[in-house]
Amino acid sequence: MKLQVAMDVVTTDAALELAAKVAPYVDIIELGTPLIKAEGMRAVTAVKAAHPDKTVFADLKTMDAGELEADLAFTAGADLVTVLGTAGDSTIIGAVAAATKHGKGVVVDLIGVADKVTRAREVTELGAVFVEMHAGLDEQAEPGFSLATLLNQGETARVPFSLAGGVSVATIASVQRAGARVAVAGGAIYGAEDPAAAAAALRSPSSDAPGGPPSRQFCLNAKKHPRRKARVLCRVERVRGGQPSSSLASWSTE
Ligand SMILES: O=C(CO)[C@H](O)[C@H](O)COP(=O)(O)O
Repeated sequence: MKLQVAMDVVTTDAALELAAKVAPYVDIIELGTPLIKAEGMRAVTAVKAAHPDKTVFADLKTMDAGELEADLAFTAGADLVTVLGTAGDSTIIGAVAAATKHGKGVVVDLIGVADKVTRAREVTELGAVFVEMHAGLDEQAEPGFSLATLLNQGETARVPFSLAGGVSVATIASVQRAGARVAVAGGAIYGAEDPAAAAAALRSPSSDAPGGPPSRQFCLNAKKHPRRKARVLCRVERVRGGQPSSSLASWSTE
């Protein structure tokens, strides 16, 4: 499982400062929607220039003009952009077209989607690299909010997903057990007194970090997996106590 820091700060300087502290512990650096609204695509370019080895994620939350907005962010240096799951299929298809042109990817954010399982499957068919099972900051503040529903929806959908909704040290193990490809943490990192230490603590010992448990890889060719033509798919299974943990398995192109 990869770790994504969500930088919900509002200046490029603050983002660069935070990214410099946490980069050694994260795989994906997200420019939060407020940052992009405040600073524009220049912030994306600045973060990618400072961290060319990291996946830079522009949380555009696009609702319309999918191809145009995604193209702007990819041209600025983003590797992944978000489109809302509540957007029409044509918006998602447009963003995917821009991603294909740039050799990048689209993540569909399911914030506010009532039936996340069904929409997750639909947008994966449209070409999303993964979906984000997401409870936003306002939803997290509502009485009775619990991450459990999101975890269950991720597990049930059986498509690649990230999970965001106030992920913390207390909950990250459950995110991994649910089979998330990426755990997203914002407030737990940028709100900590020591963001680097907070990111290091979230970097689970069983994640992709060196020192994690042993793994074994299985590959299927296109003949054995006819729905995914012309691609070789591989799955890495982490081995715990001599037994592969299937809930940690994820498919990816080799
Ligand atoms: O996209 C977002 C809000 O819409 C946040 O970046 C996302 O929810 C992660 O932050 P946190 O871990 O604080 O929930």
